[in-house]
Amino acid sequence: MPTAARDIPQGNGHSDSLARTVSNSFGTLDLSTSPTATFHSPQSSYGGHQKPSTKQLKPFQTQDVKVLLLENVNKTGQDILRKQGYQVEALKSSLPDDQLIEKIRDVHVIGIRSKTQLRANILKHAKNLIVIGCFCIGTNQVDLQYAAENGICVFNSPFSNSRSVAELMIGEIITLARQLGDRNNELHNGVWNKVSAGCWEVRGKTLGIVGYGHVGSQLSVMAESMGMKVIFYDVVNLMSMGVASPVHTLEELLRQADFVTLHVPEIPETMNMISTAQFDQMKQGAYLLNASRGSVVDIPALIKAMQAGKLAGAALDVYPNEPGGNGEHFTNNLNDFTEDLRKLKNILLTPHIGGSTEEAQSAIGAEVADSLVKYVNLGTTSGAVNMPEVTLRSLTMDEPNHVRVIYIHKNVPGVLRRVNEILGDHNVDKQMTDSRGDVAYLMADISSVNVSEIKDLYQSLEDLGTSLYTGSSTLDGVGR
Ligand SMILES: NC(=O)C1=CN([C@@H]2O[C@H](COP(=O)(O)OP(=O)(O)OC[C@H]3O[C@@H](n4cnc5c(N)ncnc54)[C@H](O)[C@@H]3O)[C@@H](O)[C@H]2O)C=CC1
Ligand SMILES: O=C(O)C(=O)COP(=O)(O)O
Repeated sequence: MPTAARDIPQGNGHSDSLARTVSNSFGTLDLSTSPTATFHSPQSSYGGHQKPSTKQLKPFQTQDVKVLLLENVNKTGQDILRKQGYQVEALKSSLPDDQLIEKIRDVHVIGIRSKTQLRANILKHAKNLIVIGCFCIGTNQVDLQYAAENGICVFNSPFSNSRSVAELMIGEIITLARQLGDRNNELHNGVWNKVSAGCWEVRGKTLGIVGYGHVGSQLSVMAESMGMKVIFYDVVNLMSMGVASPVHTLEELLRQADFVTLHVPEIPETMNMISTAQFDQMKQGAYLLNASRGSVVDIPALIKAMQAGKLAGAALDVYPNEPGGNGEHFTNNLNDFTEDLRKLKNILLTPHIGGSTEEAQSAIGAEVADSLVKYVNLGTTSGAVNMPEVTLRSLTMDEPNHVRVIYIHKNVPGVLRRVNEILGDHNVDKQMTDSRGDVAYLMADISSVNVSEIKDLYQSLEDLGTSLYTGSSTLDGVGR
């Protein structure tokens, strides 16, 4: 594929057809038209990283945009992307690193879920990548900083599966309290075992929620409606739902709760946040539920607490290492404690299905795919998790000779002045810039630009060179 600057189409005919292509291809998005888009990353160095060569995206025809979707991204999302005319390859599983590296070399857009790890060792091969869509809530699987420093925008879906996770937790709380998993297994094996010892109502019991965000707060409301007393612990001060009470420390929560449920993100502070010391602080016969990330619980310590009878039950939906796709085995090959875990009584082991409902997956598919389309076609970063959020009213067919410039750059003094000196040769109709840490994002719509001048514009922006971050992208559009 030719570089951005070289591939600028000449003449009105092409621009007309381009504008129509993009305009007509917006399906679920209410965009009257869109600029043609050219993302482009000038060479520069950042923090010693090997800089990817110039990104080569030329969606003057949206058919040029290559999209790789992994981990069975919902059809709703796939359809939105296909409707744009993008080339979409959708796979049901994640990929081993070597295959991922091969595939990621070419694509402009990648969509993943919680399994695929996009760290610097993978992203450094992604020479054309401009955007990552996490079709899930968590973004811990992506090196967000590295992505930003390389001009790669990252989107997720912040709450579309929260309700599904919270409902699963309600189901599991009752299932654990009544030992339903064991009774169900026994009867499937032909064993009648009618017991009441160690089986409880949940009414009047205390639920301790660790992490009172989207999932935790939904769960709070539902648990109270079942007559549970809810306490929660969060590192930020949050409004209580219903009559739930905040506690000041994790230890306070662990000492009071009959059921402890974890809904924190995977960050350094939450790694193994529940380990031997925390199990010791829990009530005798309490239950632990984890649907956050596998690294949050020290699972060998959990196994010991279960074997010692300290805990009456547990539910795990997430594990430090998870299989790449359906049909793969859940054995000690993945985590060396797996066999011991599988032998425990009253433990619910689910294959990371907290967010796996038709409703959640369809909503996530639509939300993330829409974000990707708006970014690829318009440069809009609203909702991005690693970039400043920048948007402008989109160009319309009524605005001829306009170009949208997207310039992601190192947030250092003087860059904007120099960029505006370059843009100032034209009429800057509207402009927005914002920064997030070391990365700044500029969007400008300039008019009275001849198609033939765009190449020089790119070159001038690229020539700012060393003052830019590794990733610097421009998007320009010509609507005639
Ligand atoms: N099992 C599954 O399928 C799913 C798992 N998840 C996981 O659940 C996590 C939570 O999801 P949401 O509620 O949507 O996230 P959220 O971001 O809305 O809430 C997380 C809460 O945890 C709090 N927190 C952070 N560090 C903490 C700490 N050290 N101690 C106590 N609280 C802390 C935050 O302040 C925030 O209020 C996600 O990050 C994701 O990893 C999310 C959806 C589906
Ligand atoms: O949304 C999340 O963070 C989840 O953990 C769900 O992940 P999944 O889409 O099922 O791989």
